[in-house]
Amino acid sequence: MINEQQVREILGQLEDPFLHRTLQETDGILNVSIKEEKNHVSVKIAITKTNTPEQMQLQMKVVEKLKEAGANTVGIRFEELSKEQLEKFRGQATESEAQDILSPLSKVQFISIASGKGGVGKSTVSVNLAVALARLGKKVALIDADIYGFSVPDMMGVQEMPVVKNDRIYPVDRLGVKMISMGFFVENNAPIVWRGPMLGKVLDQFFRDVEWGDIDYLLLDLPPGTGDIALDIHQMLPASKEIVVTTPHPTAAFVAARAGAMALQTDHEILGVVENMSWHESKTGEREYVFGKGGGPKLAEELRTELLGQIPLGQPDWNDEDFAPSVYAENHPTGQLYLNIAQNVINKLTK
Ligand SMILES: Nc1ncnc2c1ncn2[C@@H]1O[C@H](COP(=O)(O)OP(=O)(O)OP(=O)(O)O)[C@@H](O)[C@H]1O
Repeated sequence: MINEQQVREILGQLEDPFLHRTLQETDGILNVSIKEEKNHVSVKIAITKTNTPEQMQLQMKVVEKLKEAGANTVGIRFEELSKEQLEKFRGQATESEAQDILSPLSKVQFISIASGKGGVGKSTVSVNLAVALARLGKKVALIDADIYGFSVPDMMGVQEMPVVKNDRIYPVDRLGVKMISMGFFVENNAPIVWRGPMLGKVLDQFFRDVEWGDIDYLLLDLPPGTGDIALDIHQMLPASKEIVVTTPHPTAAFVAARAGAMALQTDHEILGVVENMSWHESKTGEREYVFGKGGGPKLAEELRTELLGQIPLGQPDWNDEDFAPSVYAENHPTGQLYLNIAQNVINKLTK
């Protein structure tokens, strides 16, 4: 007959698969109860991330170890470690853990930018939000993961390729943003690998091989839509906050709601909605609602989140040599709107 003390000792030696610290160190054994007449042990365990393959592996190990020690049957419930507990370990992270942006101990905040369909301005919003966050003094990186069409380098006016040295990829620094496009590393758009487990490996490797340095925010321009590839990418991202971009037409917002639903389904918290192409301002200052009206607020309501901002139609008017075709200058009215959105995002993330 196994007793509670023995169960705690056995489980205490197993590791949280994400933190690589023992369950004893993480205080991850929340509850142990034993039904003596049936020799049944039930335990409640906290780990960094539930509903994952890693949880399954740990589950099998727990059952194996407890049965070896004499339990007849084992019941396990998992829950996630609290934010406070994670924060505590973040303070104790080793240098290599803190630099591994995929480690739960990394301080890097992932922000994914998604849309229900193509052409609504997701990449434009990603680029301008990244630049605005940098203008507000944040250390920002941007990954162009829109594998249907890599547009970020052109939008930012990037001419050069990233440097690869000693198997490390050094991002291009542009307008204060460290930028990498997956398109830099793809020949003929090779779409085959962009599926399922292969995609997971590519993304994982990609995240680890880039020399990010010290960053606060990592923005990801996701593929548009709610198809298989978008879903695959969602599932492979580490804990990420998500911004959904829509145009103001109610039908567009309806399609964007599906992207929001996918974010929630993959456990990504929605940070808010950006409505793009909201209106066209005439020379006399009147607003024309060329693409309809109301989509952004409606979507925000539906996703129970906030409308982070509305961006009107209009081109950035860069005319100097340092040309970034899709980036609004800081003193452009739309540049100011992006600063507001960026401030809004910072406030929400530091709450
Ligand atoms: N507010 C705006 N005013 C005028 N043009 C805009 C605005 N936002 C985006 N555009 C233009 O609309 C086109 C589509 O934008 P963008 O590439 O950002 O969309 P997307 O949603 O990322 O599309 P995809 O995912 O298909 O690449 C681009 O030519 C872009 O310059």
